[in-house]
Amino acid sequence: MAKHSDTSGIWIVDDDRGVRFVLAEALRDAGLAVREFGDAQSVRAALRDATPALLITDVRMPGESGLALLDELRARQIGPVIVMSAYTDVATTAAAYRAGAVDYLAKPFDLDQALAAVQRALADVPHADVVAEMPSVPSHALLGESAPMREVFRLIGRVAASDLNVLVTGETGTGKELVARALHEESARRSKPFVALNTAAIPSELLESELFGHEAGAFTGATRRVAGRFEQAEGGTLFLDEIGDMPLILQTRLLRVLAGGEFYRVGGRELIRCNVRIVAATHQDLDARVTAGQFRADLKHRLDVVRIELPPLRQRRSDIPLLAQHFLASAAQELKLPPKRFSKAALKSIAQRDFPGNVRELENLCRRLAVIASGTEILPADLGKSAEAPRGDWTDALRDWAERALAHGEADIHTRAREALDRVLLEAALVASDGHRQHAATALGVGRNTLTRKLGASRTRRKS
Ligand SMILES: Nc1ncnc2c1ncn2[C@@H]1O[C@H](COP(=O)(O)OP(=O)(O)OP(=O)(O)O)[C@@H](O)[C@H]1O
Repeated sequence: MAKHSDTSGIWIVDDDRGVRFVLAEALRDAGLAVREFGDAQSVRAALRDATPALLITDVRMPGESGLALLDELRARQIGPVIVMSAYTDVATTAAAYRAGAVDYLAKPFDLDQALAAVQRALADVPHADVVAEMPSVPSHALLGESAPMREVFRLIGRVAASDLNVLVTGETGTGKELVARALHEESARRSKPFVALNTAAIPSELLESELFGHEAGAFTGATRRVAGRFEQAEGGTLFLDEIGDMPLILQTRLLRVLAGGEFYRVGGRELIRCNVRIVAATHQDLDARVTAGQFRADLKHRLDVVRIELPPLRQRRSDIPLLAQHFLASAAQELKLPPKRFSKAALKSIAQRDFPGNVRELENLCRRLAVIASGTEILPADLGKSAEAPRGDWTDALRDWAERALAHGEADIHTRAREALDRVLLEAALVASDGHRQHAATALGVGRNTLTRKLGASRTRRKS
């Protein structure tokens, strides 16, 4: 993004440091790149090797006036320019417009008014010329300042360099995958691949080949040799998400591979040695699953060498403003939308909210706000529109599920949701009518044939 040094953001010129500071902060909060100048001379000096995408200048300053600067910019076809001044007389205003200003802000102005003027002026300016680069926040950065997150950072720092397997636990959407990536990035394996696999999203009959690959002809449809995730991650890190959902038979296979450090592809005879660090994650209580006989204790011991527990967002509310501002700015950048910022009241209200879907839910809320909130400043009323739909009904759970499945790039989301809907309704109706199909069908408002068909379909799929 070096080209930004040529056309470099928004320049603010004012001899009043206070005005400069407040305006610059507001624009930076909105994700814009800003440079500040105390007089026209220093702008002239800067113009030697850069030009502003937008200039906002005061009129009366010690030395040269803002209007003289405006003349120069117009001569060089640099613009647009917004003029601001405490002098609102017709002569000054008219002179500014005559000199080519696109807007005039009478001081004192409120920040929303200034931001709206900036947005208007930027309508034709390429987005990339004004958006602040965010080098300090790579897309996978794990953000947080709260005490629990600092503890997580400390643990990551301590164990990243070792080759120990790590188990990351925490509710859905708390950032388990980001922790896995951070462990990889901070380790000597960072130049090798980081490969993620969501065990719960892959049908159990395909999971083995997904993990270990297969040879041509290993099963119907296997037309060529395919490398599994273990091979893809060679030398690097393999992130196994939702490990608690792994079928027992595959747990046994995985355990053998972890113990021996080698495996066969499905249908293969060649023994393949592997050097992969495993980071596993689960939102379930793995110990409880071991007690219930659903998870192998010996596999748990292998994976759970170091445990990193991610606290839910409600236990680190002080991170919410930071995260929300980050998500709002990156959504605007990614979706090529005009930058927005939160009002203080809106941020406060967000920080008090419960997010059952944790950071992912907060992120989705911010993305929705970036798209649907109408002004440049997000107010508490905007939150109501997009987020305060009464919680606790089943569509919330469905939305959480869909957002999660979409985030993981899962397949056949609609079909799976419909199947789940049918199954739940059918089971509930059959239970309510003591297994009487006709009564269940009537209660659901469907025909008996439909019920029988759906029942059949749901049974067949569950068997597979
Ligand atoms: N501390 C954080 N800083 C920045 N972004 C975060 C943070 N925690 C989570 N996120 C973002 O929230 C979303 C969910 O995070 P992630 O996928 O890592 O959660 P998870 O715990 O693995 O969820 P699941 O259990 O559903 O797989 C991602 O888009 C991620 O980038």
